Amino acid sequence: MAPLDATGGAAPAAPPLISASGVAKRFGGPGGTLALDGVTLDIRRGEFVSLLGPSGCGKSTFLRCLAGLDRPTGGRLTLEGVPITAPPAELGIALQRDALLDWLDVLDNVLLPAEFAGAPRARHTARALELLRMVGLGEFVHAYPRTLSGGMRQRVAICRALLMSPPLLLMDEPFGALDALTRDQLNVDLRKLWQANRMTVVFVTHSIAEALFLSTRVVLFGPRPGRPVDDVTLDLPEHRRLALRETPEFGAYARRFRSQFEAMGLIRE
Ligand SMILES: Nc1ncnc2c1ncn2[C@@H]1O[C@H](COP(=O)(O)OP(=O)(O)OP(=O)(O)O)[C@@H](O)[C@H]1O
Repeated sequence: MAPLDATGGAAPAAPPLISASGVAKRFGGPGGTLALDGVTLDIRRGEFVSLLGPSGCGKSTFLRCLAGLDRPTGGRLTLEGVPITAPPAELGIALQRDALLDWLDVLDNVLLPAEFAGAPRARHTARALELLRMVGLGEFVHAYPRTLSGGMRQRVAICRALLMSPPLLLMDEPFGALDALTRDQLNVDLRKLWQANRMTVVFVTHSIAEALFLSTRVVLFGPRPGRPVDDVTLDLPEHRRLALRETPEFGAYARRFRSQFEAMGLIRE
């Protein structure tokens, strides 16, 4: 039931932060590759939404459109009701390649967004150190990227993306290149960071387990041209430990998505 406001009427639902309506993207002009078609999706503030789907279904393309790095060729895509035509001012972004600058130490890499914003670094140093501590890099603040493992580098990239407390964080397979153990650890770290900061996250992944562990909601895209074919708000505990993956509730969600991958012919046994 909708909550009642002070006058006893139904309180209006908060407008979505992101709204996609019939979004399409065709590369290469008429006759070119239709990557997305008919993407209709609202994302509310504070949600952690994973976009799950087969390779080539347009997940990254949709994320790039959200980031203002690419433009839809059809439909309407808005942030706070305004069409996205350029990268939003307050956006955090993390990609599969961490793009750290090798000549800066860990702390300076994390402080880069402050530098770009022309903000005094002293004002952001405490937050940078706190983020690094939260992801277990408190002793590596003066290390250089070349001396770090892939997982450590990716943690630095995530801290950098979060430095300015962006209300929106877009992540495209940020852990795709990592070994399974490191990926588990980063899932735990990212979930903690989300709980502490409550930013809106849109996270692209191929991994059902990763999507379920991290998210408040999972949107499944079908094969190209991609569009949502399932959309589930998860009823899972707020505080998540890796053992959650062994619970019946988690298993039931995982089966739901796996069977849809099977129905798409993407898993054969
Ligand atoms: N710049 C581009 N020019 C032409 N075609 C493109 C371009 N970018 C993506 N595509 C095509 O659009 C489709 C969707 O690609 P996209 O990278 O968005 O998929 P994805 O779901 O993120 O895949 P993956 O999970 O493998 O990264 C693919 O067929 C791809 O070849």
